[in-house]
Amino acid sequence: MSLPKAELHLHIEGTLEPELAFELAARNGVELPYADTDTLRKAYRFEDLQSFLNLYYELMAVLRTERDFEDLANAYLARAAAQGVRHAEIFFDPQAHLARGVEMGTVVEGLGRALEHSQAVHGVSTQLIMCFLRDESAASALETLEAAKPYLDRIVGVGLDSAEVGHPPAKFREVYEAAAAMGLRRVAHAGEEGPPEYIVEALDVLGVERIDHGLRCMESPTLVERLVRDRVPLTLCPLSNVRLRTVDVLGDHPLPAMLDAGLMCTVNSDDPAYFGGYAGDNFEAVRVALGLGEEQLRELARNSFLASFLEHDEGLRARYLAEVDAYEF
Ligand SMILES: Nc1ncnc2[nH]cnc12
Ligand SMILES: [Zn+2]
Repeated sequence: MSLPKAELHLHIEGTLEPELAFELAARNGVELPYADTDTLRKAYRFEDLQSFLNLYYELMAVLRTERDFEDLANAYLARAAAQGVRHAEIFFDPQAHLARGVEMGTVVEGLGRALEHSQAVHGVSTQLIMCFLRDESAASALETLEAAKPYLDRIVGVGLDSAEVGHPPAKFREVYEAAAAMGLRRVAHAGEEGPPEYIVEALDVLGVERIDHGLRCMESPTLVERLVRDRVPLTLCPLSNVRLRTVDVLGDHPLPAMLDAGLMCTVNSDDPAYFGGYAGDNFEAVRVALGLGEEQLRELARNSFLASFLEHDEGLRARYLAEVDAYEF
């Protein structure tokens, strides 16, 4: 669906399509344990978040040079633009690369090469959000923030991702305090597989401005009341939820109930190469499976721009919002 939208929950490493994975593997002399792209695609059947993360981290082995990260980002931006994405706030996972001997500079400079021309080439404005892996230590997150210091002019904020259960947000209090002191915006995955209490902790202890996923807030009426009152944006990823079995089928997704409750929902793709669709595909899927009407879809698109970190260019935000209002379905 080409409705203009901002994508606020997108892991750039999760945009690695099998074809590009094999191309980069050949270019870098990396052996992949899959015969071809069809065999690899067959591995895209997940039991839960962890079973996906295992493949997600394994395939990152093909990303080695600045050019690899540039090609990855350009491929995503072209696909996103074709699906109505006007603005993308892009997550990356530096620890997963540092652990393989790929330096912070390689990742940020490589992504930066694509991002700096994105508005001109793809018509998509962009920001970068650096995520900490919550199943790594708090000390490692602090080291990662330190390693990012030379690149802070390119990074708008920090996030928290990877295996959620057993890794509550409070573990990262110190690094989020340090990030805030550096002027970075704060978001965190919470309530994807983890309980509503993790959402509360992300707000109270980490001071996040948006919750990534946040699906399980629906188990706590008092939390829903708070999120509605404070207009806390939730970056939902419907196709991801089905593939990772957080919801059984898309028709059971709580998005309509969340909108009815007054929650500030947005729709995003998470790891589109793995979950069967980019941002526009997610909009189209919820339209069909959940029967969302034009005004609900427009509300989701408006929310995406209102929740985006576009404070440095309110004119651009206003232009995007006007495009949403003028869109004809
Ligand atoms: N959906 C997700 N949840 C947690 N960590 C992730 N890393 C990439 N995708 C993720
Ligand atoms: Zn995610």
